[in-house]
Amino acid sequence: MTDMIDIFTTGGTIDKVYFDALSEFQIGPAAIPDMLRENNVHVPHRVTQLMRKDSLELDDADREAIRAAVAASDASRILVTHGTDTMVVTGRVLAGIASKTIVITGAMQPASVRASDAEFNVGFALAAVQTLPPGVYVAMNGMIFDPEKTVKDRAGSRFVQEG
Ligand SMILES: NC(=O)C[C@H](N)C(=O)O
Repeated sequence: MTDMIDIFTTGGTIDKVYFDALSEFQIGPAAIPDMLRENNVHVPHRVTQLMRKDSLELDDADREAIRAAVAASDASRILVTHGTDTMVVTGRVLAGIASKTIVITGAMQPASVRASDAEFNVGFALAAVQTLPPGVYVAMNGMIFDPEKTVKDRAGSRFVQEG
């Protein structure tokens, strides 16, 4: 239960912050370090920001870079924060990395806004990564999904298991 958790951040809405002068949201520094500190989380972990991209902009090379970072980690428990639109695609690319529990999470609303699901999802994913057996999982909105059989339901702001 006290294994080191390697956390990789890739961007997505969870890390978006509002730039008033630009009247738009852009991806800022990873939200997770402040979140864990403010919530008094003392689970051994380290955070690496791999990229700052909306997941709609991630290409094959980005996904290979995420896979390489996860595969190279000496930790057996890996948490990836990621945009929701393509987290199942990245989940499929991460399949087959042996002996690691890999949990991907994100948020429908930026961690920087009040009515965000970010803290709930990160807390849930942190529990999932410490308890699930090796494999790749999407942990969102209180549910664990198999990326191979899951789609994002945009209209419903949720993930849905297929089949
Ligand atoms: N909620 C989100 O994260 C959606 C965003 N377009 C992304 O996939 O990066």
